[in-house]
Amino acid sequence: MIEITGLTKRYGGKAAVDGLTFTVEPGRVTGFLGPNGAGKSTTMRMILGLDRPDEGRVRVNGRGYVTAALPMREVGALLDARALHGTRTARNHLLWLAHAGAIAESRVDEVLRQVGLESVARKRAGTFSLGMSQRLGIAAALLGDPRVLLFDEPVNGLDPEGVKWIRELMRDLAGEGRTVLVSSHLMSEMALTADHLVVIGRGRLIADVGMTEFVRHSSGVLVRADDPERLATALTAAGAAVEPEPGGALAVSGLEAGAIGRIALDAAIALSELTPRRLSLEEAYMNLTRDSIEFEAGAA
Ligand SMILES: Nc1ncnc2c1ncn2[C@@H]1O[C@H](COP(=O)(O)OP(=O)(O)OP(=O)(O)O)[C@@H](O)[C@H]1O
Repeated sequence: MIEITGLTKRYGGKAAVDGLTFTVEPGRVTGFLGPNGAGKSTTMRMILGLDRPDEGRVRVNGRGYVTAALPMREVGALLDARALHGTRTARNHLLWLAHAGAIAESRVDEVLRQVGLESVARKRAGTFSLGMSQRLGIAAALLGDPRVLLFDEPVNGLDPEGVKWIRELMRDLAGEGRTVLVSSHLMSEMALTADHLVVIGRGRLIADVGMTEFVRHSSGVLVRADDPERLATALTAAGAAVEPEPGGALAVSGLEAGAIGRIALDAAIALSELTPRRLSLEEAYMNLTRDSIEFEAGAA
């Protein structure tokens, strides 16, 4: 489990991470989403003790990661797949890490097999494609058989087969009861992988929500009524979320069209439109993060 409380990191005068609080539970894949520059990598570096928070704290399995006696057995991480000595072979790179982390050499061949790099184990890592480097980075993360795993944008540069492989690996790792946090700036990637979503923008928490709930909230009903204000009050009282739309319509989520129709009937409000609509997950995510996009293409 990873517990993050009031985490803040400033560079110059600017907060890259701003009062973040959330928990990453074991046994499920948690997608860590946010637009470019949202603060995902900075948060991951602080979880690993590679950056020091200005405020707040991180606890991994109940304690500060930097205080762990054998950190590679506690947490495995893929931050930057290219961050390795290109002149070492894949196997020697992992052997070197195993020695540094007091991990049995036999694990090296096990993880090479697990990530499908056995046949190139004696090739120099510097000659690897990005996809192969990602696999080697994942092998390094798995080396200590840790209970907690962090992957920063692991599918960048992978072909569809590699993407599918990573997705299945993460699901398997979570299925074994491990804590898995994986960052991405694309909702489409997370839709098939994550059980839970933590969404941030400009360093702040935007949503901490189960995937099923996120999907439920991304669908809604468009309603036009002769008395939208009174209908909005009645629907809100029934537990729906109601947002005004341009032209006097209401966007309603949390209630099915049939239930909305009955509430309108009971309140003697005439409806001129009742249209169920379903946003794609990508659209729902864009709506959530619209206000926190740092760099946006100007309108043509
Ligand atoms: N070492 C640093 N020095 C100064 N600013 C930094 C440093 N590291 C990160 N930042 C700034 O902090 C903010 C958050 O960056 P971070 O890399 O954590 O975002 P991210 O969500 O991982 O983005 P991306 O998806 O682009 O990798 C950005 O505005 C970035 O420019």
